[in-house]
Amino acid sequence: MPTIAWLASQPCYPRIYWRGRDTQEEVAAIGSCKDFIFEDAVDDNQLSLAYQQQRALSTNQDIRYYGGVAFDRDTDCWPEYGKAHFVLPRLELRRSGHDYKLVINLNIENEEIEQERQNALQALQQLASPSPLSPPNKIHLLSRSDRPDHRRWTELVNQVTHEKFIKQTPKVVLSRLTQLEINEKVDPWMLLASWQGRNQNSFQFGFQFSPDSAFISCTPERLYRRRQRELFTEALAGTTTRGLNEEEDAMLAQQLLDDSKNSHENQLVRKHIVDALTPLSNYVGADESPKVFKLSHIQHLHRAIRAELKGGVNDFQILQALHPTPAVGGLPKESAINFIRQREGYTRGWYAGACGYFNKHESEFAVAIRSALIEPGRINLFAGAGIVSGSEADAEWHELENKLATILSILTEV
Ligand SMILES: C=C(O[C@H]1C=CC=C(C(=O)O)[C@@H]1O)C(=O)O
Ligand SMILES: [Mg+2]
Repeated sequence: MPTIAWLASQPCYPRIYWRGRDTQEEVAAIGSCKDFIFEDAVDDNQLSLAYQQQRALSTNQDIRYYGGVAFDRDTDCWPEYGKAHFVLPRLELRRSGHDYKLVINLNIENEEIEQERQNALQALQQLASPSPLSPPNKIHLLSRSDRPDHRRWTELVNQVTHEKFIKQTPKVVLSRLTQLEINEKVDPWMLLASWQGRNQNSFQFGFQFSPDSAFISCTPERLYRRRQRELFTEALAGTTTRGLNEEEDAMLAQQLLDDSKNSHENQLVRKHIVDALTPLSNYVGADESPKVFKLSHIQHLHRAIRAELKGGVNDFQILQALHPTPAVGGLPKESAINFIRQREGYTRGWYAGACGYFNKHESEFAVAIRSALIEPGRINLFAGAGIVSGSEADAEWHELENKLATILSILTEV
C-alpha cells in the first residue's frame, strides 16, 4: 500500500506528507502533538526563539517539526497556513526503502503524562485501515481565470525590463495565480500521487490542516538540506521545454545552456546564494557551469552549491540568508519583493514559500513552486518566471504555461 494512500485513509488532521528529492525517505504524518501557527508577521529570530524553547524540552534526537514559511511574511496570509506553521505530529509513519518506522510523539510539557499517554493511544486506535486511492478522473472545468491576466502580465514585464528599473533591480520573479472552477471533489492526495508519478526527481509534499483545504507541491527545487554542518543547496533557474524526441530534446537542452538570458537568470541566483552563505560558512563551493535538470514537460538550468557551516549556525540563520532566493523573489531581495507585493495583484501565501522540516541533526526545505491549493469548487495553481534583461512578455507567459503543463495534463484532457 503506498504511504500516501495510507495517509489519505486516515480520519485525522492535520495530514502531512513529505518525500525528499534524492533521499529514499518518505513520511506520512497525522494529527498534532503540538501546533505552532504564526498569523502575524514573524521573523526568523522569533521562529528561532520558539524552536530553541521547544528543543530545550527534550533530548530526543529524532524529533522533527514539519511545516512551512510563506513567501512573504509581511503581507496577508492564507487562513490555517499562516505566515509560518509548524507541527510536531502525533503520529509519523517514516519509510526508508523497505524499513518502516512509526513515531509517536507525546507532549508532557503541560499535560499529565497519563492523560497524554491516553491521547496517544486514542490516536493509534483511531487509525483506519488503508484503502487504495481511486484512479484520477479528469475534471470538468467550469472556467479558468488568470491573475495577472495576459494584458496585465505584459505591462508588468515591461515595467521590470524598463532600462531604468532593471538597472537598480536586475531580476524580479513575477508569478500568476490560475484558478480552475470545478463542481466535483478532487482528492489532493490522489492528485499528488499522480504528480509524483510524472516527476520522480522532484520533492513531493502536502499539508492539509482541515478537510477543506490542502496545499500540495511537486517541486524540483531544494532550498537547502543540512546534515550536521554540511549544507546542500542549488541555483535552479532558466527554463525551456522538452523535445518530442531525443534529438530535439538534446538540441533544446543545448540551446538552454547557450542562451544568454537563461544563463543570466541562473547566474544571478548562484551568485546571490554564494554571497549569502559566505558569512555563515567556512567553505562555500558552487558548480562553475550549469547542468540541465529534466522534468516531464520542461528542463531547467541547475548549479549545485555546497557549504560547510561555521559552528553554531542554526536553521533560522540559513532560512534568513536564503529565503526567498532570487529563483522565486528577485534581486535585490527587498526591491524585488516590494514590486511583487505592490503589483502582482494576488496573495502568494505558501506558493514560493519554504516547506520541510527541522531536526537537530538534519533539516530539509524545498521551495514550494509547482504547487496547488485545493479548495472546495476550486483548484488554485501557481507559476512564476524570472524576469531579467532580455525577457519578453509573451515568451515568459508561455513559460508559465509550460510550468503548468504537467499538472494540467493530469487534471484535464489535453
Ligand atoms: C518560480 C518558478 O520557477 C522558478 C524555478 C525554476 C525556473 C524558473 C525560471 O526559469 O524562471 C523560476 O526561477 C515557478 O515554477 O513558479
Ligand atoms: Mg525563466
